[in-house]
Amino acid sequence: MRSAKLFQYQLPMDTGVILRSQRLVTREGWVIELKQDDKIGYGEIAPLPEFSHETAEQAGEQAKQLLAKWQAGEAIDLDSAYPSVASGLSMAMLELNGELPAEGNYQVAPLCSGDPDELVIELNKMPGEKVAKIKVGMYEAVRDGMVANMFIEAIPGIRLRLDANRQWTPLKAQQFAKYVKPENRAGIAFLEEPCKTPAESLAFAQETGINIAWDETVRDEGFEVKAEPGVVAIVIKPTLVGPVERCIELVKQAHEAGLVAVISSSMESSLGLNQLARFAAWQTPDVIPGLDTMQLFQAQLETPWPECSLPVTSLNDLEVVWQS
Ligand SMILES: O=C(O)CCC(=O)c1ccccc1C(=O)O
Ligand SMILES: [Mg+2]
Repeated sequence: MRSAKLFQYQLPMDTGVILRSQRLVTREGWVIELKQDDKIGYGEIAPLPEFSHETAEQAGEQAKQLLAKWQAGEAIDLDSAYPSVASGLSMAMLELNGELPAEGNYQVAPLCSGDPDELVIELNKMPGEKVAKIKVGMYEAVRDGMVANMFIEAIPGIRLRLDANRQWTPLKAQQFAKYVKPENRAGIAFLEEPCKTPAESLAFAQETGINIAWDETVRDEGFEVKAEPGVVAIVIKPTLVGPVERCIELVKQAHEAGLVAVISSSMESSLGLNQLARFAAWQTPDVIPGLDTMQLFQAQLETPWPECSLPVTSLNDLEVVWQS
């Protein structure tokens, strides 16, 4: 016996969360609940504005159709579903089948979204491997270079992850590199997507000796995981990639190519974020995932995130928009 439910959620965001060109005031999405005999599985479907091509409304409509098929025991082609829907549905099936281990990796790479001095204090208190993520490319490249130097000099052993989100022209990227002292470059674990095109980013890595990682490029049509000079990692955002099986395949291919795979958030609620922490502990046990996005919310959903004091909305308080 199978049954399914679709919940709709809206969670308030912290003020000042900007996605590319728009402010994100409310995070909107769906949670699916699958039940079979005495087993249960959850999955979150939350297209990210400016990143996903589908809207929340389109994803919700498709989710209802696919849940009806699942309930009837019909075949579902996840590869032709929207990535956010394929992601949430496949995660729910994984959990239902007992294949998603319970233990999570909650040791995240702190995201510097405000005052760099506060992050320095936090990192100095952090036990074990010190990893932090800083967005660059939003202000002057020179300032970004100075911020990188400051972190590397203030925190012994730091491994910085920088993310330019394809913002720089080759010239701007060069200006950044020029300001990062040569002896500090090894403190940069990687710089995600420095330039507008992958070819420019590859040239940057080879010219500067600064390692890079693919994030947007992983979702480009025809992307293949391969070892290339200067490339050390790929970032996997399951909500944007699609079926969880595809994410597992990407992790496997990355490891075979000698690359690091980093599981990362697309600003899922605490429910989805917890599942990503579990997925990361399972698939990439030696790597700190990029999941420090709970701080961007004003509320949690159902499953609390460790040490997070934000109020928790329960699934029981949400509207069930569809059930079978
Ligand atoms: O990867 C991380 O550490 C945090 C997540 C993150 O940076 C992000 C979250 C949502 C959308 C885009 C991005 C990004 O990598 O630019
Ligand atoms: Mg990125």
